[in-house]
Amino acid sequence: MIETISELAALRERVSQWHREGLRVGFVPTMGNLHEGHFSLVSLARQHADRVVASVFVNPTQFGPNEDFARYPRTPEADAKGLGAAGCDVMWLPSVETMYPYGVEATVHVQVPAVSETLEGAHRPGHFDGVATVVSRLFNQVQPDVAVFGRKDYQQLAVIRYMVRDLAFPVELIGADIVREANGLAMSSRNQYLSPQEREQAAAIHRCLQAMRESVQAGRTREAVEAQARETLVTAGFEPDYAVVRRPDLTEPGAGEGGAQVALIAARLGRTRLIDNLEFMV
Ligand SMILES: Nc1ncnc2c1ncn2[C@@H]1O[C@H](COP(=O)(O)OP(=O)(O)OP(=O)(O)O)[C@@H](O)[C@H]1O
Ligand SMILES: CC(C)(CO)[C@@H](O)C(=O)[O-]
Ligand code: BAL
Repeated sequence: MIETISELAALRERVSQWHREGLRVGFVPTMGNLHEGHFSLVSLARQHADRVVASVFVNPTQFGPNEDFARYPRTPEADAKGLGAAGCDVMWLPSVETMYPYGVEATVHVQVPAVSETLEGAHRPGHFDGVATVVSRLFNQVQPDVAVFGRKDYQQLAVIRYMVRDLAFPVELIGADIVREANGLAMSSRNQYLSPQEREQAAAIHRCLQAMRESVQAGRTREAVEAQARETLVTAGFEPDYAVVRRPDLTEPGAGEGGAQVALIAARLGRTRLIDNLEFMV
């Protein structure tokens, strides 16, 4: 039976009891409106821990003023059911006041400038400050031994890795594979904003990532691959924010460089902004 906890004292009591019993605690942070992608994170956490906590918190500090904070889907009852079925022990459901006791404006910020300013950070100014700020306090609240993040949010995982190392959080990080719909579309809460026709159209992002991988592996220059990808996306009805090839640390690979690389896309389809990526070897 999953337990929903909204008071910090009760969460602390539950987790410290587990730690006293010598149990390893896994943690999956989310913004709720959960789908199979999130549940795969819970399953992975279960493989690495004896007990699993998942948080559901739509974090105001990571949304820009013109973004979808107000309309972001909030479905806590369905989330609790799904988490319970996936093997989660506690759903941590804090209020904004619990998360930000001095208020959102007056909060202590955690910033990770080294990884935050490019790509998503360039298009969503302040986004990763909000993510690092909330994840640092979630780690302090939950005190997990291991935390699982999806590789769909590739740059987010890089930001969290940097923060964990730099601030010496005693948390092991695990990146989970991207879970996709049958047509290749990466699962995402924001897919709910898409019409049935747009859902089909949105699968073009994954096909475009695959084409980018093949072109890089065939020896085309990064610049040519990126230009072609933008053109493909525009032709398919998207407004791309970026379509790029990067090293795993998100720096630009040199001409003809081999090794591990990642193609990343962020693009708007109507009012919906989607991100996806594909890791590959050259
Ligand atoms: N399709 C997926 N496969 C693997 N992990 C995922 C997937 N979708 C989300 N996640 C991971 O779940 C965690 C919580 O993400 P979040 O609640 O923002 O879900 P989301 O579906 O990505 O929502 P959004 O539409 O806001 O991007 C993150 O670590 C994210 O990378
Ligand atoms: C990690 C996270 C839960 C922080 O709000 C969020 O950015 C997300 O859902 O990926
Ligand atoms: N999945 C990352 C959360 C966000 O887009 O704000």
